Amino acid sequence: MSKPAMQLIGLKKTIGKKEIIKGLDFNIHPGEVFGFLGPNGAGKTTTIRMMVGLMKITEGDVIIQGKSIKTEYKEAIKQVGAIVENPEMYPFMSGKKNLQHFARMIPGITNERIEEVIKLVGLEKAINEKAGRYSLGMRQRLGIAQALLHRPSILILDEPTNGLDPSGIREIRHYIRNLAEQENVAVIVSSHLLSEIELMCDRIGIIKNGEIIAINSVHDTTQQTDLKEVHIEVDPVQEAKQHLESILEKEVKVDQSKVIISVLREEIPQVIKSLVGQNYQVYGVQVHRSTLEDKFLELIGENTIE
Ligand SMILES: Nc1ncnc2c1ncn2[C@@H]1O[C@H](COP(=O)(O)OP(=O)(O)OP(=O)(O)O)[C@@H](O)[C@H]1O
Repeated sequence: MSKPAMQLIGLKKTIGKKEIIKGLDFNIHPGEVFGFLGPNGAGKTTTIRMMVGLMKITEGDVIIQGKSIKTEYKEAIKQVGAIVENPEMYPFMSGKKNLQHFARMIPGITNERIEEVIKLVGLEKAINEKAGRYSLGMRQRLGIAQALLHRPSILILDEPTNGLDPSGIREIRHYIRNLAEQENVAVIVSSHLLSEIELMCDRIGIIKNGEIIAINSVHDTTQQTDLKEVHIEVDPVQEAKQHLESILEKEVKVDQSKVIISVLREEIPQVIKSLVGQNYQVYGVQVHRSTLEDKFLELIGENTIE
């Protein structure tokens, strides 16, 4: 596996007596989109602020391309592009003028690089319009272009989908995936809504109360979402449970007069046939989709995350 673009090592933050971040350890790799997911107040912004040197680290470290943000700040931060608060824009200037303005503050940014970042975020058509006329999604993309000017190897976006409509989210998703794939940039996106980031991420780390409680590869978990939760009203229910456990070779739950199983869609007819074949009385079958969202809610142990 490639050398990590960023490493979090026992990262902690204490404010007053409160331990807000309780020791985070994980790596992010070049070309990967990493989702940092958690309910409001979980500690995402605090972690991101430490990653980019905006907040002092209480204990542990953040290593960016081998350089410590604590002891080699200048070298480390060169590798980072970030939008932590709303991107600063001059509304009366065109998108391009905004980029040129920011480029002047960074040594060595050429006009070619400006054109390149405009293409990377798909703003070619609108780049000469005033930024004040941009939609929220376009403003976000201009912010990303700005963060990419100095060719960072890691891009950190705090809640980039916040407030965007579905088409805005789709566009951001498309350009973020492009960046990771074409430029080999490692991207970290934070969010409190799984549905907004699951399609753009390779892995998702779930944070709750300042701790990582799970890191899932989205590709694996998406396969699991093909599993359906099936509720079957059947009599006698306890015997049916035992029968299903023996054929499915896994535990089957019972809820009053129903058994609840988790199977692939194509397995459902077999299961029903088997029950009927064994003379169980089947009164009804309901199929529920088990989504990653359910899994997320289960993991964070709440019914609602907003
Ligand atoms: N300066 C501070 N002093 C005391 N507590 C703080 C301070 N900053 C943040 N916190 C607390 O730390 C916890 C984590 O906050 P943080 O903003 O990092 O969460 P978050 O996951 O980014 O949530 P959100 O999406 O709401 O910003 C919260 O409980 C918050 O109240």
